[in-house]
Amino acid sequence: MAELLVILPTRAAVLLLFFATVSGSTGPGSRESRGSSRIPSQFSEEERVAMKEALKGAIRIPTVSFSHEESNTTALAEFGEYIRKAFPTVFHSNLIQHEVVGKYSHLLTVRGSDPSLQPYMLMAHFDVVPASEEGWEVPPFSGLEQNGFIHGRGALDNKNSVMAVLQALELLLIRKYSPKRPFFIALGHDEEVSGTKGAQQISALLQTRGVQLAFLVDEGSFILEDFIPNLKKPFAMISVTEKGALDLMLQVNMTPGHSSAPPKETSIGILSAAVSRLEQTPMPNMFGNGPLKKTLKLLANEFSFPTNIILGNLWLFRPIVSRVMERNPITNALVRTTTALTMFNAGIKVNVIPPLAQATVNFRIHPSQTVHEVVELVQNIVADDRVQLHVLRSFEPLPVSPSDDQAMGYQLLQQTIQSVFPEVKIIVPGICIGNTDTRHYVNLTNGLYRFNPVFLKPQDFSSVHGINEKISVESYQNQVKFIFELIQNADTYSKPVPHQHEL
Ligand SMILES: CCCCCCCC/C=C\CCCCCCCC(=O)N[C@@H](CCCCN)C(=O)O
Ligand SMILES: [Zn+2]
Ligand SMILES: [Zn+2]
Repeated sequence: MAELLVILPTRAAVLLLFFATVSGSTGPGSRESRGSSRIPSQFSEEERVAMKEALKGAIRIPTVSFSHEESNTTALAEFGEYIRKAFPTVFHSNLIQHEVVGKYSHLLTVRGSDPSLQPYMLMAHFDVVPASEEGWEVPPFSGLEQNGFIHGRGALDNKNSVMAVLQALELLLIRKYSPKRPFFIALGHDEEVSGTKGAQQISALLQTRGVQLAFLVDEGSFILEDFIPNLKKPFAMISVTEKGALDLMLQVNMTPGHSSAPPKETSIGILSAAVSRLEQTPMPNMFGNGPLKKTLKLLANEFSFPTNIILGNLWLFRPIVSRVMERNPITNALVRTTTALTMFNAGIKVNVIPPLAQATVNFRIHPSQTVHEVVELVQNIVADDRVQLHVLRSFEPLPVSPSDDQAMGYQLLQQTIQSVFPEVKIIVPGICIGNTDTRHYVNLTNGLYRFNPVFLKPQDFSSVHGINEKISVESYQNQVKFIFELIQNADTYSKPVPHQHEL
């Protein structure tokens, strides 16, 4: 009886439900919440062609970030001109204020008719990592369409998002859409080299204006397919946190001399042994901490026996699961701070004992660790005073954003995934193993979500920063549709009625 009482709604809850239903705002998932003025996400053939052509044009502009000091600034400026021409309605709308920040990044402020609604932000970046033509099926900056795919650097990371956001807004404005909820669009020009000139400046500007965001959505995760053996169904992973990072330079100095009478150890030998120890001694497995437990719990039901039982009972099977996850580089990255030896420089001439050897190691820090803890672990593993450690760059893992049924950003993404991709039945919170510009916005919101509404297979993941990056025309059009729906869903969101747990 007591149990029955718990699930019976209180009078107050019944009243709440009633008013919510008659006023047409029962929560994000309901039909009623959509209101009568909703604009259907249907696009003409002409519009579909225009969409893909606009993306191809964007890919053709080589907006490469080479390093913190060097980027193709001519291309970055050209990109600014390009989006103004490609989306004339957006850039001429009196609902929208457009500002160029940090010389090349773009901030669009979209006015809402109900200023009592807290704004949100859609983010993306249009700089790309370098790409030489070697190994590519088509030149990386050609934007060529072949077999239904648009090829080129930035097709997935992340010109697709820049163009999809602007394209969706353009199409909405053409249909006389006027948002209720204000929002921002932030398009960064230096994400690939840290975002300090773009995203960080935009964030500072918004902070001086006293802006607080309900949530933001950036790149960083996808609808994943074939990432987990025996899980054939695709699942959408909305990343609610992001690993930290540490670039550590290890250096050994020795007195140079003639190679005909070498010392017992050279700077190269000492440094090689140190970095080898680092590679051979993985950072501790942190499985069991952070949002991964929830991810696996939600995924558990999708597996057949015995995997469902194992994943559903991590209190018992944690050691097995954590060991299995270590075996694959991607799942390994989810359970620990990773150690990647990425640069090694030493030696000046074949017959000279090298005075200096330097190596750079890129650590991606698990959300349950700190930069300081990782530096201490490195010192203990290297355990050689001749090896100096220099922190080149570092930042802590990002806070975990809410993914419960009161988390507006998460709920809106979930609702929009369900309506645009009805075949995707599984939606889970996750950890972003790469870094995004979201870290520059932690002072503006606790709702930081990373999600690209695009299907991704392991081979597509390898193309990001690799070769033959591409997106299917259909995927891109669905991405536009997704943003088109998301913007409208944000207008009609109201908090779901909380579950009643006690009378
Ligand atoms: C049990 C679940 C299995 C989940 C598998 C996860 C698969 C991972 C899929 C997608 C992750 C994509 C991450 C893409 C975001 C990366 C963006 C990026 O490249 N950022 C750069 C920023 C560099 C900033 C300068 N330091 C980076 O991280 O290097
Ligand atoms: Zn990116
Ligand atoms: Zn990238």
